[in-house]
Amino acid sequence: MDGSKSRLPKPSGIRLPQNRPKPLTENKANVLEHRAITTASRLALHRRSKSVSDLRSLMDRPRMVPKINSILGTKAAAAAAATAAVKVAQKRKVEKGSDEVKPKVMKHAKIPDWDYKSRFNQLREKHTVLNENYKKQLEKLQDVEDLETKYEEIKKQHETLEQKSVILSSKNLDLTKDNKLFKTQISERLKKNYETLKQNYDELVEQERKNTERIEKLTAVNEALESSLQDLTENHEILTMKHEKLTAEHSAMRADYEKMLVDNKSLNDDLEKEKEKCVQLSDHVSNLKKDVYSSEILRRRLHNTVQDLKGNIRVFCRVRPPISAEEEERLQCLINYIDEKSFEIRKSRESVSAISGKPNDLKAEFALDRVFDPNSTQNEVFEDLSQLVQSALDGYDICVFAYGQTGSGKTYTMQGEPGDEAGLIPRTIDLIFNSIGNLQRTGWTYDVKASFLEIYNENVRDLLNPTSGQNLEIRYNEGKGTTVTNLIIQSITSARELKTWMATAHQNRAVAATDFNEHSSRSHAVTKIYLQGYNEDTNTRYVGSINLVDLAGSESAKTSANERLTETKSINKSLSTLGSVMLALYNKEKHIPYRNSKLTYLLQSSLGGSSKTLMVVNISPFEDCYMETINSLRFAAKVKEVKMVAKRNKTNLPSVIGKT
Ligand SMILES: Nc1ncnc2c1ncn2[C@@H]1O[C@H](COP(=O)(O)OP(=O)(O)OP(=O)(O)O)[C@@H](O)[C@H]1O
Repeated sequence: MDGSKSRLPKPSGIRLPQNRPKPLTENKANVLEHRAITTASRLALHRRSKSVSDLRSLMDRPRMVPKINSILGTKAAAAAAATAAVKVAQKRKVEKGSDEVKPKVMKHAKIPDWDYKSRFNQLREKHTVLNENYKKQLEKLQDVEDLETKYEEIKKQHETLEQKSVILSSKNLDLTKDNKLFKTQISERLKKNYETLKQNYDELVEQERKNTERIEKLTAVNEALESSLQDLTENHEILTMKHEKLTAEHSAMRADYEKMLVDNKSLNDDLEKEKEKCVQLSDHVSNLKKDVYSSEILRRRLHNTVQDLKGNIRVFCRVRPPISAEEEERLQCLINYIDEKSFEIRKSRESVSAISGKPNDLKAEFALDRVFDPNSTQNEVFEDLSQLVQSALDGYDICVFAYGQTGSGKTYTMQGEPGDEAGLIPRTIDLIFNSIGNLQRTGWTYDVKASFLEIYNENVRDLLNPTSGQNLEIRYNEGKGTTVTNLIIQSITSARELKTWMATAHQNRAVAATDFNEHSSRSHAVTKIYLQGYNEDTNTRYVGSINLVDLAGSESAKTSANERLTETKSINKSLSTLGSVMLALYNKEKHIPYRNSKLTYLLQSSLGGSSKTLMVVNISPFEDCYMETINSLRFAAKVKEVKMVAKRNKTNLPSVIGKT
């Protein structure tokens, strides 16, 4: 609805008075109207000149209404007149615009003035006609009045509608604003909803993609599961069959079990009896153990007495065989093995002295503790040492030297080769762990450790840690014996482990040297095994050790090349000091020159009175080695003469392992 107020058209030609009279009742109005018309008629009659048509024309003009009013003298008359005028005007208007038939007034022949009666009748007819017209007009007027009322009502309705329109306009404005706001909000909300929906849509698309992938995977899994289900079904069938078989077996076993229960009962009875016997036997065993222990003590004592009787420094000689066709070609000394301990050695041909012209006496005879000819096996050489290994387990310090010129077989004797050719060191290791196993049965437990070092050019090097660069110093302490600072002393639990460490040491010795054969023949290699035994039953502890020394070649400086002179001097120094020490011990001198070389200082405990020493002097059989052979044998003979009294390191207190 637009804002312009629509107005209803007012009836044209009607001018309503400003102060409208109060509405009259119908009867009163009729009376008044009738009176007005009558008055008007009278007036017309009175003036004579005025006809009804004049009155009509008078009334037709609204401005004449007040005049009529004044004539009538009452407001009611005026109102009636006005109403009549309005009705007339309306009638005229209607007459103008329509073909409505006007009430017909009878036209009469002119009546003479004196004929009042006719005139009266005529007038009465006219009056009757007019009265009818009047009534009709009244009806029409009533209609008009009704129209007015309707107009008022419509106007009121119009105003009400206008007010409503205004309210509605304002509401419309508010609603427009609200609508705009609502539109904006809705738009934003829709936008947000759209974005959310879009996001949801994207997520759903992504979800769908993932779901598709999952479905594909699940389909694959499902297929795999179906196939495994098939397998499982087959397995299940097999298992069911097995289960049935096992159930049958179980039943059979149950029957056996029942039977065994019965047997078990009788066995339990037997067991009780056996237990009683066991207790008796246990007592017997503990008595036997005591006997074994005392026998063990006796055995050890006897064993070591025998060893003492054999001499605490034993010297063996081993002659190596030629090992190649080339060596077979070389001239060999003639060796006459007189018995197990003595032999003669001479050059193959007699030479004549250039000075005296007499034949040189190139024959020499030596008596040592044992002589091994070239056919002797590694096991035969080890046999005697094995007795000393037992002594080491009984708490003695043992020292084994391999002495001899380069190539005479020292390393072969000490290390040997794998298998039957194994030398003294691997055989010693095996024997130690076998003996430990046997001794465990009589209540002994042993703690075994090992160290590996070499002395080269009067420097000590740890073969388990050759690149450490740490200074290894030899220290001697009267109570603890000899120790080497920073030396690795490795704990060992088995023969195999000890051999592995030995191989590592050998490898490290080889890696450090540019020419291993040269290097090994010019350095002393010392393998030391530390043994600590403990018997819990008797609270007895023994601490022993075995030094296994592969000495450098003993050839003299005269036979060495010039460039090797320094090395040879170092070697000679240690070996000649070894000789001096042996001589001093032989002469029972007060001062023994152990400190004159690293080797003798290191082996002080072993060379001194408290150790059992075995020296294997290796000699080459070749004639060109004769002089070196004789020197070695002379040194061996001197050593053999040294007498020592070995002491056992027995203690009931924990001992310090690691002393050298
Ligand atoms: N009794 C033996 N039976 C068989 N072969 C031996 C025997 N003794 C030594 N040999 C062999 O002789 C060679 C030299 O021996 P070996 O290397 O042990 O001498 P070495 O005295 O240790 O020498 P070096 O001082 O240079 O170390 C080696 O090939 C070794 O296998």
